[in-house]
Amino acid sequence: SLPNGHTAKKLDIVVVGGGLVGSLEALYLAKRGHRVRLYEYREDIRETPQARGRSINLALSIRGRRALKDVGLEQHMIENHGIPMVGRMIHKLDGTTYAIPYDARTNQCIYSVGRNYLNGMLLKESENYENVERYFNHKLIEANLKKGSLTFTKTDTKEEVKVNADLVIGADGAFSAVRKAMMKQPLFDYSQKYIEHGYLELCIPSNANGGFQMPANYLHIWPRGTFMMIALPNQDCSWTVTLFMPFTNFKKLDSKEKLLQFFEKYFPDSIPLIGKKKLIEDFFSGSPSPLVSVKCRPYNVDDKALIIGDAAHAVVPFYGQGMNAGFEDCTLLDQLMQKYKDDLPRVLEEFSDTRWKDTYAISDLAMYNYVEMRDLVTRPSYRIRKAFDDLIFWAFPNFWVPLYNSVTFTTMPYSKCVENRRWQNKVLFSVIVAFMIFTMFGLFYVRN
Ligand SMILES: Cc1cc2nc3c(=O)[nH]c(=O)nc-3n(C[C@H](O)[C@H](O)[C@H](O)COP(=O)(O)OP(=O)(O)OC[C@H]3O[C@@H](n4cnc5c(N)ncnc54)[C@H](O)[C@@H]3O)c2cc1C
Ligand SMILES: COc1ccc2c(c1)CN(c1nc(C(=O)N(C)c3cc(Cl)c(F)cc3C(=O)O)c(Cl)s1)C2
Repeated sequence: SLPNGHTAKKLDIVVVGGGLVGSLEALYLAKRGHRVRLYEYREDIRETPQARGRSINLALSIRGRRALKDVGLEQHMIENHGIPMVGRMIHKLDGTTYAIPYDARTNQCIYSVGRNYLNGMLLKESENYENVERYFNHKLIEANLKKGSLTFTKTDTKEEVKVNADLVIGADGAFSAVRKAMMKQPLFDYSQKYIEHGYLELCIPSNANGGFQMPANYLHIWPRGTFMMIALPNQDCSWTVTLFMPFTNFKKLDSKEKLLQFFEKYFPDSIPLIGKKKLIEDFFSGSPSPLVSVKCRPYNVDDKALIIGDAAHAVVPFYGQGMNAGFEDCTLLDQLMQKYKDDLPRVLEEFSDTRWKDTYAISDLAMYNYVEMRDLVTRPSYRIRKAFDDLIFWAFPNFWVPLYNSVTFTTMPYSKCVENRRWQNKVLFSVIVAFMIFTMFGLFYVRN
């Protein structure tokens, strides 16, 4: 085998899906010297004009940064593109705002990055490897995973293309065709859940002299109980605003007047920022998109196929971890390939056996947040708990890492983050009970 621990055996790998996770995975595999063919349904996003103001963005945190670092792109993304968000900026109904820092102790932050920019960067980087070939406008329609044989149709000419590979990696998103083929395998567990909320993207444009209209280094939230709005900053000083609301509520807003009344009532401070005309245009030009949560396992078929990213674990976005979790899949897969020298049967089996506990955990955490977060940040109990968490975290930083910090600012396995939280809840509960008993005895003693 080669000095750097790579096997002499070079694999012929097909990655289905050239989105964020598929294009990152292609880089990891290329660095290991394998032959990679990346097939993407859509056209090359670097050639499509960026729809103005529709630059959809995402929160990049430590797990995703670690993967970008492995492929040499972290510094570029952090220094040239990502916008640091040091905390949440909560917008109250009366239009006043207050900030809650992510980590007052060490000033850690997360970054807002443009989805298409990041995807384009990953695809561009793959052009530095002559062992990566990119095929756009190719839709996977048939897969015999046991044999590693795939059939694509070219979306422009409709012709069929047959492809064979030693390994097929499905990074084709929440509605994955590779996962669909996997579902025919015996002992394949699968569940999905559409939540009652949909989401719609709006845009807060930059101001007259091209600057930000709101404090730039924050993730802005308008928590309103059963619905909420969230805004992340873009490089062009605009904001991508995402309104999360039950589909039934969206349906009720079926006229300009009703829409404006709704925003006057619930998001008054956002109207001058978005602009009434743009609000009406953007709101009625699209329709709310659904949000699905997918859990499944195992992620492999023998040593022939593997699914990663949203194809393996689509989560609701209420933790900002979907892409970070998919990027973490790629990091862990690479560590296993290094550990077992690309011996696929062992790599894929251990990936499936170990990864599902963590993806199920983050899926449950995101779903819990969905239920809690819309008003969690406004609830006194949340803020008391957070103050308590931050106090103990400050006092014993290596002993008590609050849940949000461990998920977002450490690479602790998601399942371990949840385990910690359970243990912390027990400790907190017993401290409160002890405190109450102590107070009762104290009062009783004083009275007599
Ligand atoms: C509203 C919202 C907000 C979010 N915010 C965040 C955030 O702040 N932070 C975060 O980390 N994550 C966030 N996410 C999650 C994140 O968008 C996903 O986790 C991430 O895009 C998953 O990447 P992926 O490559 O696995 O799948 P996708 O990005 O869906 O890419 C799949 C690719 O496969 C292609 N494809 C699909 N089917 C086929 C086929 N049959 N043949 C060929 N190609 C195919 C698609 O064209 C696509 O390019 C958010 C998601 C939503 C919906
Ligand atoms: C582009 O569309 C979207 C949609 C949702 C999200 C993101 C981008 C990015 N998101 C992040 N969430 C956390 C987090 O840990 N929690 C608990 C939060 C959860 C919610 Cl729902 C929220 F509104 C704030 C926080 C917060 O803490 O700021 C981060 Cl840290 S980043 C959610």
